[in-house]
Amino acid sequence: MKNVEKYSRSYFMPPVTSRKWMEKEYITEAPVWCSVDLRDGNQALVVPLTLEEKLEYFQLLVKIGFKEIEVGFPAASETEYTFLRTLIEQNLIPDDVTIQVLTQSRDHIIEKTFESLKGVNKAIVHLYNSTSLAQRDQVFKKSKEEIIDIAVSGAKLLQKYAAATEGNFIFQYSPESFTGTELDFALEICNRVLDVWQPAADNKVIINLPATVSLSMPHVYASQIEFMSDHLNHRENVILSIHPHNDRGCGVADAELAMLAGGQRIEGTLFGNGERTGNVDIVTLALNMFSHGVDPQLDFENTPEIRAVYERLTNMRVHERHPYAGKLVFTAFSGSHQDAITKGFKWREGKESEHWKVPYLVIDPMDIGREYEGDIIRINSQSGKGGIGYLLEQQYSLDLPAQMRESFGYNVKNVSDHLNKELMPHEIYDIFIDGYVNIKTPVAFIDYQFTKHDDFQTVLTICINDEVQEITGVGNGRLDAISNALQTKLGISFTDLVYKEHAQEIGSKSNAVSYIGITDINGTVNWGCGIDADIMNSSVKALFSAVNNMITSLKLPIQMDSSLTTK
Ligand SMILES: CC(=O)SCCNC(=O)CCNC(=O)[C@H](O)C(C)(C)COP(=O)(O)OP(=O)(O)OC[C@H]1O[C@@H](n2cnc3c(N)ncnc32)[C@H](O)[C@@H]1OP(=O)(O)O
Ligand SMILES: CC(C)C(=O)C(=O)O
Ligand SMILES: [Mg+2]
Repeated sequence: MKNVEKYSRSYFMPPVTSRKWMEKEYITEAPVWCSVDLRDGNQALVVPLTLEEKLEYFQLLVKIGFKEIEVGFPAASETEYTFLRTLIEQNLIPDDVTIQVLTQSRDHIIEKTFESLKGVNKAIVHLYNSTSLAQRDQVFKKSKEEIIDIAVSGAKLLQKYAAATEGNFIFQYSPESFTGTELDFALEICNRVLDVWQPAADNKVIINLPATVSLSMPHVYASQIEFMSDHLNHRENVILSIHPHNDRGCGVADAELAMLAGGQRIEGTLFGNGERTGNVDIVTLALNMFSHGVDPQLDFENTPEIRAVYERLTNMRVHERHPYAGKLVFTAFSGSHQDAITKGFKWREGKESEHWKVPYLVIDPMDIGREYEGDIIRINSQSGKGGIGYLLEQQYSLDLPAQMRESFGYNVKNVSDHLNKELMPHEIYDIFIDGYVNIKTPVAFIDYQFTKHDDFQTVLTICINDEVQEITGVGNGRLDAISNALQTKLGISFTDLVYKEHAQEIGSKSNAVSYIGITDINGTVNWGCGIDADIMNSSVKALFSAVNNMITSLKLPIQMDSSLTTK
């Protein structure tokens, strides 16, 4: 590409790296989750949330189970200020939830922040200033020591205003733009703030290391976090927090590796909303843990509802391919995937206590409020017999014989291919009913009678071209007698009867369903299905359907035997 020479890596590796995080295989327990939806998400919306919308969003976050929620930057705007006051004055903050507010390191802003917190029971006050080389040079035009002064003076101001305000306050410091900061400097500024705050076991402090702009691959961020975790003063009394953004599409990977590297707390948003490409997506992070059998301590058992509220309030859309929450992420269109999933479901029957291992489905969609119907198997021209058969079975209680599934599968595929569209379950059902069930042309079944001596003898009443006829046949069984009557009297021939039957329960109705396959003179199997309250009738109707399909596909002239009697 043109202009590539314009760019170079602008992050810093730690002076020493131990990469202990590489030895760890997975995350063993949930971090402390802090939602920053109401700040980061809100400040990045085209139209920021109204007071009422913020209240509804706050309640959603509480319901999901967040115990720490950043409610905004109260000194920044009237809405944010009023929102915080409303939460406090209307007593809307549950006892087990700590709210968090953000402030720059400036006296009047800190003062206003504490003013907005009056009457709060407990709050995290989050102080930040930018520390990166780029911001020091271009924005603040200050030396390292002057930047440290901003942080240290802010840290002292937090102590001063906290002492003068009733309530319990937890302090948090972020070296904003950490990922563009030399690591020894990031460490120094955090330690200088910690030395002011003197954290203790009963007064822990949060150090938050944001990937304000993500600049490196995730393993670099992990090494940066590990370096800080290993070298921070008062480490045992510091809660190490991480705050990834998604500029390189690595927000989740950054967070996961950073947790292995010592991160104990995550700041992020639902569905990764937030500035530019967004913050780290907490839904994905939490459900990634869940898929490893680790309880994320957040309730995403109804993701469709959470997604709906989120979309309505933010006016943003959760992408169809979004992990776990996207509309299409559990859906298999392609034949081999559908086949494997349906076999996986069958395999699990009776083994529900075993760990989830269904191919292609990372977790059981039902666990997060998704539905099998309409969510998992959808049919288009890429689909195969497995998925199509599965849909008929699940939604219409029609369990086709394996060979018939194949033939019907190709039939459905062709229809979808020619229409160039997805087929809904009811359309697939209609194709099945129209093509295979109780087919009456050219030969309609009307009635039968049997007598049994050594063999079965039948007198079969049929109708061809509006003419009702009686024909007779003999066979080992009833169906055999009917089959022989049709072949000898209509001048057609077929072999190898494939037969299957089952009961069909739909609502309060119960029917018998029979499937019959007959092989014609070219070796092709022709299929038919009969559905009737009576099992013998369903078998006979299935045979007539198969025979009719064979006559139609071979364009056979029906030769009436001279011995036919007209009724
Ligand atoms: C990565 C993040 O998400 S950071 C958080 C971003 N969120 C927000 O900024 C919330 C919305 N912000 C606002 O509404 C406004 O910025 C306010 C009300 C907070 C402050 O507004 P203003 O006083 O008009 O100033 P503004 O934000 O432009 O600040 C610029 C000045 O503050 C200084 N400054 C910026 N950030 C900080 C900081 N964290 N600590 C101390 N000083 C800071 C700048 O160096 C600049 O100084 P200068 O006047 O000497 O040039
Ligand atoms: C305020 C800080 C923590 C922030 O949001 C960021 O750096 O992304
Ligand atoms: Mg941020």
